[in-house]
Amino acid sequence: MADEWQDPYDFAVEVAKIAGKIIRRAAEEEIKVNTKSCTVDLVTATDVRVEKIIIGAIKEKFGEDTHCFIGEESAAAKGPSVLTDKPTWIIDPVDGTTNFVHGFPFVAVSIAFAVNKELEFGVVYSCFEDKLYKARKGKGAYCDDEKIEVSDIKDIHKSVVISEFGTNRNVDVVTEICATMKRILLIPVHGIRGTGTAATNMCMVACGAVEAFFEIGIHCWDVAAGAVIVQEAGGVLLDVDGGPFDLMSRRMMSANNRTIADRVIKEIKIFPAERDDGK
Ligand SMILES: O=P(O)(O)O[C@H]1[C@H](O)[C@@H](O)[C@H](O)[C@@H](O)[C@@H]1O
Ligand SMILES: [Mg+2]
Repeated sequence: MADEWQDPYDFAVEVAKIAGKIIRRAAEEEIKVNTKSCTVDLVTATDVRVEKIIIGAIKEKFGEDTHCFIGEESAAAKGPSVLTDKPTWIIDPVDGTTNFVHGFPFVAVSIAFAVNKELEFGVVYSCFEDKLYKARKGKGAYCDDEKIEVSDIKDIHKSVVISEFGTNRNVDVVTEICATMKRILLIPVHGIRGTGTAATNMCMVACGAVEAFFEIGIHCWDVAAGAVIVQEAGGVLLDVDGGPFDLMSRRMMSANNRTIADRVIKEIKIFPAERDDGK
């Protein structure tokens, strides 16, 4: 049987690189910043423009009506992001918008593709580093065409963990996040890191630079592409309570193996986050 999704996969790689070039160029000009859910949840004219370009290119290539889209910048206008069985592109045009605004050089284009509610592939282009991460279900994960694998560390004391503070500034939430970070530091782990983009963080797990990355409050477009990349690199993808990963739950734990994941999970205090699909 012909490989039905190879063409969309190749196209996603092509489009991510084009988008990254646009982002790099936009970073040299004046950046127009607006806010979304709160004063620290930033969006720029580039986020909106790049999403339109990506979706426009996909529609032109594969037809207007055959594919569905969940895109960060068009999501609010559409209401809850419901994943159906139809081929669906899940797009974060600029993952790491705060980084982009401040010139902190970790910004990624994240493009994932799901069919029958299952992720088929993910592409993450870290555009200032010029590194392209990609994975297709069952076919391994790659960075710039080199196969990548998670680290084999099982001893939590020899691990590095990534987490992020996110954009929620509710005092109780911030207190819980800080307390969780403190508990993880005191395990002790070698260190806690964060690139400011969930997509890139997941690629750090996938290529063995860190052992785990978890976050509560991320959205499906932040983690959909990374989810395929981590799993295809041999890692595990879970809910922050250790249960099965749910793309719409806004909770995600990715790790090199179950031992590391379970140890970090022990220290996580879960706080509520409204689901992406409104359920
Ligand atoms: O909004 P962008 O930059 O697409 O996504 C980021 C979130 O805003 C931030 O809260 C989160 O910590 C980060 O991991 C995510 O990529
Ligand atoms: Mg994002």
